[in-house]
Amino acid sequence: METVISLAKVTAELGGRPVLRGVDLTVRTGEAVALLGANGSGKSTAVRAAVGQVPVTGGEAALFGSPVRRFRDWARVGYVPQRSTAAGGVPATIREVVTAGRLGRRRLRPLGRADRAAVDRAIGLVGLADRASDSVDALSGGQHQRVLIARALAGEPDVLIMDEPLAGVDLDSQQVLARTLRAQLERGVSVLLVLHELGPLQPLIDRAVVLADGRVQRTVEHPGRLPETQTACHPPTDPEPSARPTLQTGIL
Ligand SMILES: Nc1ncnc2c1ncn2[C@@H]1O[C@H](COP(=O)(O)OP(=O)(O)OP(=O)(O)O)[C@@H](O)[C@H]1O
Repeated sequence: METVISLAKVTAELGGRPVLRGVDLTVRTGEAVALLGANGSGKSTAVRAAVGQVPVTGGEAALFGSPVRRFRDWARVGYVPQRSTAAGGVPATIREVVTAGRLGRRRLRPLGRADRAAVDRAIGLVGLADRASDSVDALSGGQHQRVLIARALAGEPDVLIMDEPLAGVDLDSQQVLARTLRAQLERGVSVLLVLHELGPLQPLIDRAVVLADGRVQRTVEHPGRLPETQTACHPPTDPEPSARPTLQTGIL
């Protein structure tokens, strides 16, 4: 199985402070990996290092076997950053924003029928087909999030990297995302998600990696197959495990 995303002993600093302190993370073809951890533990920085948006001060970040600093095949990567909006101050419809996600695949050709079909498919997958001609300015926060997910899907990438895709998204939309990701995984797409809780995505996750203070605190293989007590995020010696949050339900 090809290694799609690899962080090997990655360190990174922001504002002069160490934020990643030797993070190891591997996502292989067709795997879904969740990055969990408390606020400020370094999850977003880790995924931003994986896509070359944060410089790595030690160790190595690689995509599809190439060091990120030399990686050029960005059409293979669909990235949904945290808490961004699809509206850049310029009025645009949902279809226009999602079409932008197709540009990397298109190269210098004009948009063809296959491109338009991929855009419509992506909009349909996130349940916004009836709103495709609406301005993104008129959308709620959760609907914005869905547009950004559709934009990433439209490029038919080989890996989807999503930073908190469930944030501000209602339960129905979370289920839509779970179904969408399942279909992508079945096609062999790899998925890396930053999450606060696994929620409806739990059955899809092959590996949950918990960060604490810029380090990997623990890794749980197939968290969906474990009873909740075994995925609890507390040391085994903790006298009151039931009072602590778990991977399944807790805010980590
Ligand atoms: N631009 C920045 N300049 C300085 N420090 C930063 C910057 N961005 C993030 N940090 C710090 O880096 C640490 C890790 O931040 P990061 O956003 O990676 O955490 P996170 O685990 O994704 O948190 P959350 O769950 O709140 O999104 C935090 O202490 C944060 O304050």
